Amino acid sequence: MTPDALAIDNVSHSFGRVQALSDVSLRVRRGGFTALLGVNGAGKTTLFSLITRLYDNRSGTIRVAGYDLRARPAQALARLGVVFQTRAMDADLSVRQNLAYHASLHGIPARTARARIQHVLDQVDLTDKGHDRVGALSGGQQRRAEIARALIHQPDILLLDEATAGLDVKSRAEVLALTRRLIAQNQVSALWATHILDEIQPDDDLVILHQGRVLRQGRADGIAGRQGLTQAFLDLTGVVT
Ligand SMILES: Nc1ncnc2c1ncn2[C@@H]1O[C@H](COP(=O)(O)OP(=O)(O)OP(=O)(O)O)[C@@H](O)[C@H]1O
Repeated sequence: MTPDALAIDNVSHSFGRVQALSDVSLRVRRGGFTALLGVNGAGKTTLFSLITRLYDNRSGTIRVAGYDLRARPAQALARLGVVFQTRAMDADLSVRQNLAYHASLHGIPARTARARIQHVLDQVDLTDKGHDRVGALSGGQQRRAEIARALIHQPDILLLDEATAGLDVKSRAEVLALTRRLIAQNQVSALWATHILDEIQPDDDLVILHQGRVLRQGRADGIAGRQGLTQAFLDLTGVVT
């Protein structure tokens, strides 16, 4: 059986006395789009920091494409592409220079890298922007360049932490549509962390995280029921985004 793109079981994490995550378990199907919905402080960034090994995971298990993050960190991290909330590209360099740098970090030979760079630029609709300075791109184009960077080593799963933060409505829609298109084309799977209910579609897999706990997990329309997602979210958490 093909392993899930991401399988998290019974993961907890605390910062001193602050319990940021409590016994979190979730799945991202291979080729699936999973929305991780939670208000500020729900624990999304902490979870991403554990998956990317910025923080050491001391309880439970995290598997990326079947590789246990603790037992086989190099293999697990090689299957992971990450789009952080903060910018990961050098604004003074061109998009291509940034991508070449990240390709070399992943040990991709220069010749292979050149073909890959063209491919990922095409994937994110930045075919003609490769020689532009990152700092000269619009906010939405910069986000798409970040996605290209995350795709350069051909990961199984993308983690996107509030990837539309700070973008205008049009750019937000473009970044989300691009991510969904990559999934539809079977290029990758995605865990999409957000606090924006409008970004979730009825047939998405949805995980509702609140105060460090998974409150619900399943298809969004199943969780929404007849009352709709906003009301369901309010009933579950006691807050509205
Ligand atoms: N480095 C830290 N030290 C202490 N507490 C922290 C630290 N990082 C996060 N926390 C706390 O852990 C909890 C989860 O925070 P986290 O940043 O993971 O939530 P989030 O859902 O990503 O929110 P946001 O969208 O604001 O980033 C919060 O109570 C937060 O205050």
